[in-house]
Amino acid sequence: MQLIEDLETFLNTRSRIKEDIGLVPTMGFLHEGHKALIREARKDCSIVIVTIFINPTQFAPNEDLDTYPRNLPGDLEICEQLGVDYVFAPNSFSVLYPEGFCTFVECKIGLPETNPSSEGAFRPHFFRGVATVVAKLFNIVRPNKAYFGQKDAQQCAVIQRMVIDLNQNVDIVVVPTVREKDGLAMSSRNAYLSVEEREKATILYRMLQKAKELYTAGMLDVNRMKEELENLAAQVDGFHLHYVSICNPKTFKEYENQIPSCDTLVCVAGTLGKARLIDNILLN
Ligand SMILES: Nc1ncnc2c1ncn2[C@@H]1O[C@H](COP(=O)(O)OP(=O)(O)OP(=O)(O)O)[C@@H](O)[C@H]1O
Ligand SMILES: CC(C)(CO)[C@@H](O)C(=O)[O-]
Ligand code: BAL
Repeated sequence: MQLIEDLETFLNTRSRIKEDIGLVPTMGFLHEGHKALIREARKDCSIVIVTIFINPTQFAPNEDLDTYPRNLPGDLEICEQLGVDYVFAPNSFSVLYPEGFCTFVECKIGLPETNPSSEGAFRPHFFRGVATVVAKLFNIVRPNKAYFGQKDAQQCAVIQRMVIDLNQNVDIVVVPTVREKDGLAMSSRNAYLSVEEREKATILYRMLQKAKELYTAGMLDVNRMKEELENLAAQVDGFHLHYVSICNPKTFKEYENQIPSCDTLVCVAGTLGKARLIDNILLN
């Protein structure tokens, strides 16, 4: 496995690769969720490239860019064990954002106009940063396939739309969410949780299970379902619910009245202490 930290070396190396490439973009601090993405890529592709880059353009000034968990030596060990061929981990922000950088990619999926309770609405800067850096990584790496986690459902929808709209020749593979035994979705930011908060963090999964239960019992009223889930969240001291959204998994447009018979995604997000957590479930 080779670690590459600058653009010139990466581009030189890339120009010599003729086999098919699977790309796994990450922000590091790798866990079982990331490992599932890497394993899928390893199964499908001759060459696996993992990128590790904490992308500043997707963080708002009040967010955790400076404190985001990091562990490059640990990440390299995991990549080595999983048979990754190259890790591209730019050693400064300027590798991807040189002075004068001012071109961004903006996708309109799930912006507040169509979904006032979504990641796009709560983190208005976010998908512009994500789409921009992923487009850059696609241009630099030129992968055949790229792997993303279902945990970040709206991110998957944005990237799937972006490759269509910008004619990027990359197959997007969405990998199911990997969970802890008690249902909590694995996430680098789980590292922020205290022991007490960690116990409470199952609330997101419990809300999603409740949604499934209510739907199976015949509840089709969007607002009643939201209310039930919000009531459950309110029982957990210290959990600040940001939203419950019941929407289309591709367009992220919110359903307003009735849950349709297919294409229904329930997304939840909230904070516990310093950790902002998200999760989702497909109802039908
Ligand atoms: N539990 C998980 N199951 C499957 N994929 C995951 C999981 N957690 C993260 N991923 C995916 O791994 C990729 C890299 O994500 P990232 O490095 O931001 O980790 P993260 O755990 O999502 O971090 P954060 O705590 O910032 O949300 C993304 O495509 C993301 O969806
Ligand atoms: C896709 C990504 C690596 C872009 O920075 C990031 O948003 C993530 O880790 O999910
Ligand atoms: N996995 C999403 C990255 C972020 O929240 O910034």
